[in-house]
Amino acid sequence: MVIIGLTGSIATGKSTVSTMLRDAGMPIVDADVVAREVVEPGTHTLEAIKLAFGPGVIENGVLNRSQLGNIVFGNQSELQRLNAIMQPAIRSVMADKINFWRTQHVPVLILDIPLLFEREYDKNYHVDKIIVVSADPEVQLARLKSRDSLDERQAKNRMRTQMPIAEKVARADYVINNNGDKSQLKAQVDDLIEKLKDIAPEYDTK
Ligand SMILES: CC(C)(COP(=O)(O)OP(=O)(O)OC[C@H]1O[C@@H](n2cnc3c(N)ncnc32)[C@H](O)[C@@H]1O)[C@@H](O)C(=O)NCCC(=O)NCCS
Ligand SMILES: Nc1ncnc2c1ncn2[C@@H]1O[C@H](COP(=O)(O)OP(=O)(O)OP(=O)(O)O)[C@@H](O)[C@H]1O
Repeated sequence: MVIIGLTGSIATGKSTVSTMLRDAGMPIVDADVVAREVVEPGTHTLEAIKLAFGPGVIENGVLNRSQLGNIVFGNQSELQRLNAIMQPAIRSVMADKINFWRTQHVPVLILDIPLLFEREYDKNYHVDKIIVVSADPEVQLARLKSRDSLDERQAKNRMRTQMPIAEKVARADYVINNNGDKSQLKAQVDDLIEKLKDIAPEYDTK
């Protein structure tokens, strides 16, 4: 199984690319989805968050994500506190999902991980190649504000918590430039799929 890490910075377009790869028949393990699963009602991770940040971040047993986001993005020590609770849970579920796909003998698996470099998933998991979805910071800021209804300060605080996109691009095997429209993005993803067929020949026959 060829393992491809898909990353970028916040709102550069990873999920949009991973949806296109899924549509092309590739299984995806998405760390943002896992990060939601591990805080579902009744989980011990949610209980630990309640103990650390107070009952105000839970509403009717459900995590109030925007409230917790407002606490941690812009406050480094609170973010570290959240990371210390969540990262072990995310890692363990990610590993289970990767093992599941291994048992299915799929030729290629995409790991969509926003913090691939920051959390050193590239070193701790076997990742054969890395795709970075890049966008200029002003494009990224505009898309982030619009998608998550954030003001300038909230959006910039979120962007600051991640490694600059230029550093990620420097470490990529494949770079997708997402400054253009979605059809330009799709054309690049189609080209990339052709390249992936070279390193995962069995994928071609599926
Ligand atoms: C703080 C939370 C509740 C805010 O939820 P919200 O629905 O607003 O954002 P969402 O989870 O969709 O994340 C959006 C993006 O924010 C960025 N982001 C999320 N968590 C972090 C973090 N700890 N550090 C830096 N960037 C982060 C990522 O680019 C992610 O794609 C949530 O982001 C969270 O639980 N974060 C901790 C889990 C984590 O590390 N997730 C990243 C998986 S590698
Ligand atoms: N080429 C594009 N043109 C216009 N809008 C786009 C383009 N690519 C992505 N978007 C929009 O920008 C926003 C961010 O994209 P997306 O959610 O795919 O980013 P992401 O990198 O997965 O973000 P996150 O790190 O927060 O998970 C979304 O609203 C998406 O629909």
